[in-house]
Amino acid sequence: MIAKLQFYLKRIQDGRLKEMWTQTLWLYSYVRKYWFSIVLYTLIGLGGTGISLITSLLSRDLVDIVTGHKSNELLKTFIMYISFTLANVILSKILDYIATIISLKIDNAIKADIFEKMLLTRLEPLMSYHTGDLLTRWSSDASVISDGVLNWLPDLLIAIVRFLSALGIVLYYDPLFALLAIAGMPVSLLMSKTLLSRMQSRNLESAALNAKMMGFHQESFSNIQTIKAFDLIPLYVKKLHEYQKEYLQLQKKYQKLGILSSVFLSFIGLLVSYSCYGLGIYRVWSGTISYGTMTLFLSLSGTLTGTLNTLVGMVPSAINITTSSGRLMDIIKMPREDHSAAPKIDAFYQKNKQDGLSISLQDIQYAYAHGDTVFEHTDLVIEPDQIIALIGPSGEGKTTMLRILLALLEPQSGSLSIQNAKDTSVFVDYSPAIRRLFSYVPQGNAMFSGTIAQNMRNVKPDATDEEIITCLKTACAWDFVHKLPDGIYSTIGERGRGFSEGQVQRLSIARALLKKAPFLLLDEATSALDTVTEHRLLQNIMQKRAAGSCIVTTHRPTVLTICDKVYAIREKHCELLSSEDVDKILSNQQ
Ligand SMILES: Nc1ncnc2c1ncn2[C@@H]1O[C@H](COP(=O)(O)OP(=O)(O)OP(=O)(O)O)[C@@H](O)[C@H]1O
Repeated sequence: MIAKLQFYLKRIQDGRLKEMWTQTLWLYSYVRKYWFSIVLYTLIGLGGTGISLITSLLSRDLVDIVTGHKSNELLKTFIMYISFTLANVILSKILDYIATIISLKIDNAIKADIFEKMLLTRLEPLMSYHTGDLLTRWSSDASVISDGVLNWLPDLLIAIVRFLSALGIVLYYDPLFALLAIAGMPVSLLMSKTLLSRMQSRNLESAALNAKMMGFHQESFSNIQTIKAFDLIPLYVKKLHEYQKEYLQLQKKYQKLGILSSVFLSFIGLLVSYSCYGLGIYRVWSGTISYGTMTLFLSLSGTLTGTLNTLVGMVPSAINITTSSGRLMDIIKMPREDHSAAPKIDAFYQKNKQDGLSISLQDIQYAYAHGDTVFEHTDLVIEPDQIIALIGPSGEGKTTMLRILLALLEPQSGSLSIQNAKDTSVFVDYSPAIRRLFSYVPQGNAMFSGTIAQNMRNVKPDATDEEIITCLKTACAWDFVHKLPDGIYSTIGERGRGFSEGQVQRLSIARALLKKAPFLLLDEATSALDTVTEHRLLQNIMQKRAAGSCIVTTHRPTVLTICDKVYAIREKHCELLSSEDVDKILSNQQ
C-alpha cells in the first residue's frame, strides 16, 4: 500500500502535475501584485454564491406560501425574492467588470515584462527562435494567461464553495437526495482525468502550429517583393492553404473531444436531474417534504451538477494557461544580459576619455552554439583615432567579430577589456553595458519607421535640429535630405521604404554619429555607396569626430587606402596586414 502511494507520489512529482504546479507558481508571481483585486473578485463571487443560495431558499418559501395560501407573507417574500435575484444580476455584472480590469492589467504587466526580458535575453539563445514563434509567445500566450487567470484559483474556490454549500443544505434536509445529486461526481472526475491527459499533447501541438503559422504570415508579408519577383504567389497561397488545413484538422480533433465530453456530461447531468426530480415527487407524494422544499431540492441539484460541470470545464482552461506559462517560461529562463556595470563604465569613460580608449582582445575563442568555431586564439587591438578595416572572404567572421566587440556574443574563452590608451593598467572588463561606448551600423536596413528626426533622436533624445543636420552632413546624407519637402521631418517607411539602399545607409551612419560614442562599428555600411561618396564619408567621419575609432568591415579594397590598420580574418584569426600586404591587395584590384 505504502509502495503504491509512493509510486503515485513520485508520478506527481516527476510528471505533468509537478510541471503544472511549477507553471502555476510562476504565473502567480505575476498575479500576486493584483491580490487586492483578485481577493475582491473572489469575495464578490462568494457573495454571489450566498445570494443565489438565499434565492433558492426564498423560492422554496414562495412556493410553500402559494400552495399553503399564506397570503399575508406573500408580498414580503416576493419582494425579498426579487431583490435578491436583482442583487445577483448586479453582482455578476460587477464581477465581470472587475474580471475584465484585472485581466487587462495582468495582460499589460505580463506583456511588458516579457517584452523587456526578451530584449534583455542574450542574443545567441534568442536567435534560435523564429521571430514568429517569439511573437506568438509574447502576444497569444500572454493573452491566454491574462484571459484565463481568473478561471483558475478564484473561480475554482468560488465553484468549490458553491458546490459544498449547496451540498450542505441538501444534506441537512435529505441525505438520500444529496447522494443522488452527486451521483454523477465519480464520472465527472474520471472525465476530467481523461480530458487532462488528452488535452496536454493537443495543446502543445496547437501552440507549436500557431507559432509556425505566425512565422509564415510574418515572413510572407515582409517578403512580398521577393514573392512577387520570383512569381511565388501560387506557391505561397498553396502553402497557406496547407497550414490552414493542418490547423483545421487539429481544431476538429480538439472540438470533437470538447463536444463529446460536454454531451457526455450533459447526459449524466440529465440523468441525475431526472432521478432527483423523481425522488422529489415521491417525497411530496409521500408527504415527507413540501412543494417548496422540492423546488429547493431541484434548484440545488441543478447547482450541484452545474458546478461539477464547471469544475470539469476548468480543466482545459487550466491546461491552456499552464501550457502558455510553460512557453513563456522557456523564454524567461534563457540567460539574461547583465547591465549592472553601466555606472562603472560611465565613470571610467569620463575619467579616461582625454587619454583616448583602446580595445584589447586576447586569446579569443568563439564558436556559435550550433555552428563551427569562428575564432581560435585570436588577438585584436583597436587604438584610438584610427580607422581600422576588417577584411576577409564572406562567412569568415567579420560580423561575428563586430558582435563580439559589441558584447552581443560572449567568447567561450579569452580576455576582453577597454583600456586607457596611455596607461593600459587602467581598464574595464567587458560586459553588455560596454555597448554605451559603441555606435553600430549593421548590415542591411536598420532604420525604424517614423521620421528621420525620430530615428535620430532614438539615440539622443535631446538632440537639436542643428546637431541632427551636422551629423547628416558628415554622413553625406544632407545632400538628399535637404531636398525633401519636410527635411529631417520626412517619414521613413517600414524597412526604409521611400529611400534608396545607399540613402538608408547614410541615414544609419548619421544616427550612429549622433550618439558620439568613442567606437563606431560599420558593418559593410557603405557597400551601397559609390566609391567617391564612400571616401568622402569615411574622411568626414575621421575629420569631424572627436577622439574615437572607427572599425569597418568591407569587401572593397578602395576603402583600405584611408585605413590606419587592416586586419584580415583568415583561418579563425585576425591577422594585422603590413603596408606591403595592403599595397598588394590594392594592386591586385587594379
Ligand atoms: N547565428 C548563427 N548561428 C550559427 N552560425 C552562424 C550564425 N551567424 C553566423 N554564423 C556562421 O559564422 C560564420 C561567420 O559568419 P559572419 O556573418 O561573421 O561572416 P562574415 O565574414 O561577416 O560574412 P559576410 O562577409 O558574408 O557578411 C559563418 O560560417 C556563418 O555561417
